[in-house]
Amino acid sequence: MKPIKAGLLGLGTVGTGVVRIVEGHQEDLVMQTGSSLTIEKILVKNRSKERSITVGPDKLTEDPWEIINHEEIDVVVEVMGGIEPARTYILEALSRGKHVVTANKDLMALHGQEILAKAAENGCDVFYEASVAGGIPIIRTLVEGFASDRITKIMGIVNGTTNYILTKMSQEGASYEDVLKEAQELGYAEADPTSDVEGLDAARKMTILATLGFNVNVSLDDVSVKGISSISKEDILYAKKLGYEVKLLGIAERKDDSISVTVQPTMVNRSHPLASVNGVFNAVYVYGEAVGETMFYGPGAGELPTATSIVADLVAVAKNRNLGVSGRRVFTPYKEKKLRTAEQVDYKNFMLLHVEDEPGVLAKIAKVFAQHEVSLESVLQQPNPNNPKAELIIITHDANQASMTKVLEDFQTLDGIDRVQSVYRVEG
Ligand SMILES: NC(=O)C1=CN([C@@H]2O[C@H](COP(=O)(O)OP(=O)(O)OC[C@H]3O[C@@H](n4cnc5c(N)ncnc54)[C@H](OP(=O)(O)O)[C@@H]3O)[C@@H](O)[C@H]2O)C=CC1
Ligand SMILES: N[C@@H](CC=O)C(=O)O
Ligand code: NA
Repeated sequence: MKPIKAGLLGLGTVGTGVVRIVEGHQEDLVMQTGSSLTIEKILVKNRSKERSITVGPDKLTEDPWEIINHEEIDVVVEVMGGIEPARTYILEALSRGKHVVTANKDLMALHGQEILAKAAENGCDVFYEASVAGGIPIIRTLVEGFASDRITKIMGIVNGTTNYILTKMSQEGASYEDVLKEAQELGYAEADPTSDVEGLDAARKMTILATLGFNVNVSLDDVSVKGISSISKEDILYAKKLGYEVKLLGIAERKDDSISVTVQPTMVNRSHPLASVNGVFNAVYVYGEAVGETMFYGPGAGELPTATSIVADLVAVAKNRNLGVSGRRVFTPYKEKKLRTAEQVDYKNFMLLHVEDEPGVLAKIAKVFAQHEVSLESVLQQPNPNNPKAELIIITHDANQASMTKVLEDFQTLDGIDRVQSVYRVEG
């Protein structure tokens, strides 16, 4: 069979892993596809930068058109990141009949439909397994493995950087800033780590998962997002004491054909499998009406795990080309989008209040919950010798979030409440 020739856009953390795996696993790749896989050219910003792998100097280029216009390149692997110029390069490559493999969730979340349409127009494949949960083959699982089922819930720890930070804060009492720096040095964080810690990276990934899982065209604006930057060590300690772990959880749910997608710090009951997903590991929990509970676990970021997904996509491109079925993998979100806003969703809440330690306060608090029809699962007063106020921990039953907003509004002026320290969604 004809060899498959790839051009790489980017030679950073992920690009370097792709080169290593293509070189290291060549024999198996040939056996699986019937074609050898070669990397012809690699686009970088700076050719003279020192690299951790040896690449022939004639392979590196600073000119993207050397790859996009290259007559022999069959597939362009985009691992440079960002929206532009990556979007333009991908669209130009597709219009020249080149297949595309990308790790770019920013781009797929915002412009996925445009890119997939251009691919269909030109009979090309676009694969993006590495864009969600790095080394976990979750996209293939949703599109192929669950094709026979109706998915009702997807819960994901889909950002490695924040899970690494939360794990180190919980297990070692480490400071937020120190661990973020470590995650950046390990190559887990985005070029601008704000998108990791503020939940945007997870929101982009949840946009992709919800679109594929529910067959609905979910857009990034449909996702309600809160990151981890305001989580205190105290919150994490309280969670632990009560049997929970704090995780940045993406939750996509479908109820009566309307969907909601949220990303927020969540207290996960230690008995739930997502609670023990630590460090840079990711996990995606999928509930299907027929199959019930499933969970997929693995490294969510890092050089070789992410590159594994990219090279698996290259194998898919090679197999399709060799079988003459390129561009036939059609995915069209065929269901009408009916959204429930964050306010319309029901879930359990954890609340930590600092209150006056005097008779009648608890009764007033209970009355506010009752007025807004929020029922309580447990109330606990924690002694804290360093705090003159009483610390009250309340866990609600599933509560409508519009009602919870009203409860919080009333608490702002309620006599006896000093402050609401924190509120978290509770799962498991
Ligand atoms: N890191 C990870 O663990 C994961 C990353 N991803 C995604 O993979 C993609 C790549 O990430 P990562 O490898 O970490 O990124 P890096 O920042 O490590 O690497 C980016 C590479 O692209 C090159 N590059 C960037 N912009 C340009 C440009 N305008 N023109 C030419 N070359 C350019 C850089 O060149 P130079 O080397 O000269 O600076 C560098 O080689 C991103 O979309 C990211 O979100 C997905 C899953 C996991
Ligand atoms: N910055 C991302 C990289 C993978 O997508 C993460 O931390 O998960
Ligand atoms: Na993946």
